[in-house]
Amino acid sequence: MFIKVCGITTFEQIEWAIELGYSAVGIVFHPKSKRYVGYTKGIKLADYAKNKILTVCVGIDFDEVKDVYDNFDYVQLYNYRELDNLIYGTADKPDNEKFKYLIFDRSMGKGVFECDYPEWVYDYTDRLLVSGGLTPENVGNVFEKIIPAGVDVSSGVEVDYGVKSFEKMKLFIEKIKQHI
Ligand SMILES: O=C(O)c1ccccc1N[C@@H]1O[C@H](COP(=O)(O)O)[C@@H](O)[C@H]1O
Repeated sequence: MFIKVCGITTFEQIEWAIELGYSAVGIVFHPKSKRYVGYTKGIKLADYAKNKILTVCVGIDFDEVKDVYDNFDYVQLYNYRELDNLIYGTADKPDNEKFKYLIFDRSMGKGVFECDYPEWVYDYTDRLLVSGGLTPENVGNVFEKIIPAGVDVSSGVEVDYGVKSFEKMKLFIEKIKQHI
C-alpha cells in the first residue's frame, strides 16, 4: 500500500517517515497553504529525501510547482495537467484518465473527514489514494468502505500546521497495517 504523509516541513520529519515505513513524503508549494515551505527549502527537503523515500510536490495549479517539479518523483495537482508522474487530486469524477494516481480529496489540508465515497470512485481502486481528514482514529473506517491503492495524511498527524508528531505518524501507520 502507498502511504503518503503530506505537508512535511523539516528533515527530521523525513527521517521519521523513512523510519516508520511510509512510502512517500509530500511538500506543499501552494502559497496560501499554512504548510508552504517556499522553493529553496522545498528543494533542500526533496534533495535530502532523494533515493530514501519517494517525494511528491503538491500544488493546486502546475504554475505553483513548475520551478521545482523536476526535483520530485511525483507531482500532485488539483487542476489537471498532463504529466507522466501526475497524482491528480479531485473530489469529482475525472474527465481525463491519464494519471499515475487519483487522489480523492475533499479536504486539501483542512482536515475534513467524510467516509462515504461516490460510486465512480470504486472504478479506480487500483490507482486510488484516499485522503481528507484521515487520523489514526478514523483511518480504519476507510478500509471498511473501500480498499484503495493508498492513503494520504496531513493534518491528522500534526500538532500544529506543518508540525508533525512522531507518535501520531507511528499510530497512523500501525492502524493501517492492522487492515492490510
Ligand atoms: O496541506 C495543504 O495545505 C494543502 C494545500 C493545498 C492542496 C493540498 C493540500 N494538502 C493535501 O490535502 C490532503 C488532505 O489533507 P488533510 O489530511 O485533510 O489535512 C493532504 O494529504 C495533502 O495531500
